Amino acid sequence: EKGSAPAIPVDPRFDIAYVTPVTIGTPPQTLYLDFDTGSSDLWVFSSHTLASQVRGQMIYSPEKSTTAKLLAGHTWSIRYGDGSGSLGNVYTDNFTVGGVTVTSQAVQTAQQVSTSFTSESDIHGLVGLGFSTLNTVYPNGQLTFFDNAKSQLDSPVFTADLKWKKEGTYDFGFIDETKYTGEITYLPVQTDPGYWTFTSSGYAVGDGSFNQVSISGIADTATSLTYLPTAVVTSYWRQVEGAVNSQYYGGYVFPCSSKLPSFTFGVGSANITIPGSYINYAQITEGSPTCFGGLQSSSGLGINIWGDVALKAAFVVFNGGNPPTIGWARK
Ligand SMILES: CC[C@H](C)[C@H](NC(=O)[C@@H](NC[C@H](O)[C@@H](N)CC(C)C)C(C)C)C(=O)N[C@@H](Cc1ccccc1)C(=O)OC
Repeated sequence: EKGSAPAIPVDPRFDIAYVTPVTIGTPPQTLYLDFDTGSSDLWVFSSHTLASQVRGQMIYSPEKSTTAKLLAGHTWSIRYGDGSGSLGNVYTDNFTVGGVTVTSQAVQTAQQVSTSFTSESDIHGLVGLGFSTLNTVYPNGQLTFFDNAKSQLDSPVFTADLKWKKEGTYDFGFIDETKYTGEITYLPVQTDPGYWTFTSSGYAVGDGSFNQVSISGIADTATSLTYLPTAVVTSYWRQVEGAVNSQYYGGYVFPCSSKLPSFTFGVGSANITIPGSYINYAQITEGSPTCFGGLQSSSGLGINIWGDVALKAAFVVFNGGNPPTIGWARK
């Protein structure tokens, strides 16, 4: 079995996130969810979510699904690195994405969500694609959609082909050779504590020399920007006239008229180049001549994150085989 589903940018002006249509229950209820390799909970806005915290999102109503079953006595509560979070109850129900159906997927219904989720009406929940060890359901952790679907997929993989301000795809169970150029370079994955953690072999700024340095970080499809060590980020923004690390804006800002250098990162003996245009993330406010950078320091996070700004420059294979590996190809 294999499937393919679109990854639709939430805001055409800048790629805050990407959502993918899924159906849950019988008869099928359609929601648009944010597929997140940086966490492992599948949670949705629901008929249980506090009305004051719902603002236009589509919701899942288990009481309208003949195949929904309450997972009695189970709750969940999650906190993300950006400080956002949500919590609630758990059902199992039929879950389909791109034609791949899992019949008793744990679907976590939100009772409460934090303000950043309420304010993003185009994101109706998340599908965690990290390792199931990170799942927050208590007392028994639940499996991700990918872990449940793996045995029925032609190959135990999913791929991310995210695009800059355009619709990309998530594929399940197969690798589409038409989506990349050259070879895929596979790297080992550290699965503890449960992210897709890999080590990059270094970086270059623009057409500058390559700096051989190991950078351990996670591939996170639901983090908009890319957060790397301060030394790396400083050497990048030093090349941009007028760039400053603003306490006020919480990161590097620069004149929107700047022509940004590209950023190349090593994957084994190969490399991926992020075009400078991807690193011009957004104006700090509508119409401002000052823009916010898509490459920021990870020093406050305690973890390096290869988020959408990096992922959309590549074709990425999340191989759930034994052992798991992560594959990178140019496109
Ligand atoms: C189970 C919790 C999941 C796995 C959570 N994952 C994350 O926060 C990772 N992914 C973050 C998500 O991709 C987030 N950007 C989704 C959007 C829609 C809110 C970060 C680290 C890149 C996490 O690690 N939370 C930390 C909190 C944290 C993380 C990083 C820095 C600071 C604080 C925690 O609570 O771990 C138990």
